[in-house]
Amino acid sequence: MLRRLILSRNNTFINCRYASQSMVQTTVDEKSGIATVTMNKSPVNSLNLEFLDEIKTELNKLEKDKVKGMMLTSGLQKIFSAGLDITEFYNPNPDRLSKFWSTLQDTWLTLYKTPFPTAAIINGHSPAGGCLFAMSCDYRIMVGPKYTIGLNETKLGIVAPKWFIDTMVAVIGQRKAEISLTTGKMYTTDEALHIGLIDESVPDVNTALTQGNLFLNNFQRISPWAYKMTKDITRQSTVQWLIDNKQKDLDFVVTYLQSAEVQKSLGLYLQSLKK
Ligand SMILES: CCCCCCCCCCC/C=C/C(=O)SCCNC(=O)CCNC(=O)[C@H](O)C(C)(C)COP(=O)(O)OP(=O)(O)OC[C@H]1O[C@@H](n2cnc3c(N)ncnc32)[C@H](O)[C@@H]1OP(=O)(O)O
Repeated sequence: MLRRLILSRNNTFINCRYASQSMVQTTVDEKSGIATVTMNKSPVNSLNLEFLDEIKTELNKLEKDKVKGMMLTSGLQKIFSAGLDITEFYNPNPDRLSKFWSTLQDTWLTLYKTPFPTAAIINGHSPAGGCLFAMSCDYRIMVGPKYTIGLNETKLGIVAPKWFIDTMVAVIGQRKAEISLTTGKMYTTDEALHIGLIDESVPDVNTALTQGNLFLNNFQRISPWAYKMTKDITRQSTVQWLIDNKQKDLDFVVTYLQSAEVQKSLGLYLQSLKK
């Protein structure tokens, strides 16, 4: 791992951590202590085992470094994240599939429980797992109007796990989540703002980053302990369910994903993507 100081747009030094061939780049503004984590896995930031592992490792590092906040964004032109890498569960190797799913569980727990405030800068399409990661941040700013966001699992012929569903319910409420999930609806930026799936819609990435910094800087005036306790209490039931049911969730998903019916749906969906 290499480190270097670079000068930011507002002339403060940024501590930049990068590794060769890294899929995740992080800069930390030395003045504000706010980190920007950029997902950079071409072509669509699909979340495979290695990518998830890198994201989890990075979040743990930020916690250790006691950053004051984090913005999660994408380095790709028009995609925040295409969600889980479908090739991890189409014709899967069962051992790798287990490893993949438990890494997803752990990465999500790490992101959902961060002791520092987080903002998703959604600068591109954000289906399924991409939407899950955005919803797991404390605040969402989406660059409009061209992109879409939502949990579209039913469109793939699969079912979003309970903790995906609970995360969405926590953001938009039971009724809207039920409609969104059953229909697999992908919302435009305006629609997402209207139902509360995102908090702000902005015209460009620079404005999104400025607004993200503004949101995170609010917490300079809040006790970190009070922040963390409040977040833990608010998110407790969703987090605790997964902690208590990790193995059950894993066993179920591994079996379910390998069933002939699900494999057939996934094959057709992948084919449609290639077209
Ligand atoms: C009772 C309880 C039961 C619980 C059971 C649980 C079961 C498990 C649940 C699993 C939950 C799943 C969550 C997910 O996240 S699934 C992934 C969903 N994602 C999508 O549907 C997105 C699909 N992609 C797109 O819509 C577009 O690609 C996108 C808008 C993101 C970008 O469009 P663009 O035109 O720019 O790019 P292309 O479509 O040409 O794509 C480029 C190449 O990338 C490949 N691709 C795209 N998305 C994925 C993906 N998610 N995984 C793997 N590969 C992907 C695409 O095929 C192209 O490949 P080629 O270049 O080879 O053609």
